[in-house]
Formats: sequence, C-alpha cells, structure tokens
Amino acid sequence: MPRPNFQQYISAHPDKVLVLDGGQGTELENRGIDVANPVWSTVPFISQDFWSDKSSSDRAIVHGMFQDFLRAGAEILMTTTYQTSFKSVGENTPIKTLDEYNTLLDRIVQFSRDCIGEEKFLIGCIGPWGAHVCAEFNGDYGPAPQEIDYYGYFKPQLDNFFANDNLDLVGFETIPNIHELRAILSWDESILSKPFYIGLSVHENGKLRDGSSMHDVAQLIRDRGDRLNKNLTLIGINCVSFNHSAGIIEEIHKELPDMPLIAYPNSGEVYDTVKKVWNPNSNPQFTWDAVVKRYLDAGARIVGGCCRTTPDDIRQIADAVKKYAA
Ligand SMILES: [Zn+2]
Repeated sequence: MPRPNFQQYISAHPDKVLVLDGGQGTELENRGIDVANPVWSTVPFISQDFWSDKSSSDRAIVHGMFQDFLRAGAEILMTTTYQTSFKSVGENTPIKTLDEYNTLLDRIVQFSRDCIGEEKFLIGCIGPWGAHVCAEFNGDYGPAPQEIDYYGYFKPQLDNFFANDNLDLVGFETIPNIHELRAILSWDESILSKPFYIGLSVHENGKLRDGSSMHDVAQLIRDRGDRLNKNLTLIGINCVSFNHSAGIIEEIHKELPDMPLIAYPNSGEVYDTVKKVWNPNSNPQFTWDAVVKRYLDAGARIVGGCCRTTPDDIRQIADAVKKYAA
C-alpha cells in the first residue's frame, strides 16, 4: 500500500493542507448525466452496461471528471456515493439484496480507485439520513428525531466502507440534525474502525440546519471526553453558503481549537431564492483566495468544494493552498 494511514499522515504533517475534489453530483450533471433520480449521482452505476461495456459513455464521463479534478490539483477525492444508502438503493433501483448492494459498493469504490490511482487518498462518501427524505438543508427530521434508528439506516454502508482497504477515510456529509450527530458520535471504534470525518450542514446564520448552535455541537464532542471515537479525524462543513463558510469555520475553530477541520462549501455563486437561479458572486470580499486563507488560519486541513464547484474552482483552491499553507 503506497498510502499511509490517513490519521497518522495528518498528525505527522501538521503544516500540510490537502486539496479535495469538487461537487461530483453537479459535475456529473454538467457533463450530461441525468441525475434527477432518488439515488442521484449513483445513477450511472446502477446500469449493468456501466460494468459490462468498457466503452460506455457514462464510464468515460465519470473517469473524465476524476481526471479533471486531479489535473486541477485534488489530492484527496470522493466516491460518488452520497445517495447510495441501502434504503435508497433498495427502494429505488433493481438492487434489492445485501449481497447485490455490497457488490455495487465494491465496484464503485474499485472503479474510483482505478480512476485516481494508488497514490491519492480516497474518501468513501456517505450522505445523511435526511438525504433520503430531502431534509439535509432544513434539518427537519420529523416529530421524534431522537428516536430514529440511525444505526440501522447506515449499517450496510458502514459495514462495507469500513472494511474496504481502498478507502482511506469515510466522510459523513451534510449532517443537519444534532440527534443524528449524537448518534454518529456514539459509535465506537468497533463500528467506525478507520479514520472518518463529519461534515455539518450549516445555515447562513451559523446554526446547524435544525437550529442547534456550533457551541451545542462542540459541547457534544467535548462531552464524549475519553469516549470520543479515536478515528474521528476531522470535523467541518460542506455544502454551506460560500460567503458564510469562513465565518462558520472560524466559529468551529474557536469552539474546538485542537480539532483538524474540513471545509468544502458550495460554489461562490449566490442563490436567488425568489427567481430560483444562481447568480455569480460579485462581492470582492469573497474569492477562493480570500476564503481559503481564512480557512487555513482557522485550522482547516482539507479544503475543497461541494455542489456546483468545478475543476476550475479546485484549481483556484489549489493555488490558494500553495500560497498560504505554511
Ligand atoms: Zn453539496
């Protein structure tokens, strides 16, 4: 294995900041894959042709996306498995059994590894419970979020990813609800048995989407004390507003000064909620250069982009990381 253990790597290279890839789901859409489906960016992998026909056009598109992110400077990349929970796949595709599901995940991970080569780090990406009911941006987990069986929901994907040596890190992404966060933090090293991170889904006002403050979030982590899972390697934010992201990272850093952070917001575009269109960000205070500098000053160790970020964004991030990382 040419790659070191990810957590050891992070602590042995305290000045290293890794450039992550960009928003894969939206990038696959930009490149012509129709992801309007409950399993979203998992769609290309569901077709048997993807695996049997080496010249399939979807195969070339996914491969091309990884190559472009690598060329832009990405050093750590993600599998496109955000909507690939056993429940989502089982309810919305012909894949029904655990055996078939494990074959699907094994194939996606191996394909992603083959695309990026043995040297780069690979993250197994896991969307939140809310992703299967479209609640990751409002945090509304119904009347009894504390009673949801989060472990039952995640278990098939966890069992697969934590046993797969092709994955260096597992990422829980876009977590919007404090009960879900508490559940993840309660799973010990026998379940989350390799390095993992948690990306929070945070509102522009700096609160978790369910209204919890970053202080509440940090308190949950501090309260774990010695029982905090040793494999928790980073915490941070993903798919949050670009313009608000640096302030949120700074707030988390104030609360958890020793914790390595991860930041990958949306693109710098600003969503017009009335016209329902994305407009370019014309505020000169917020460029990748300026925002990445603030992330790094606040302890970020992995920086990249989420939805609507492209290889061009990743290139700008890589340039800023080169400029500001010590
Ligand atoms: Zn996103």
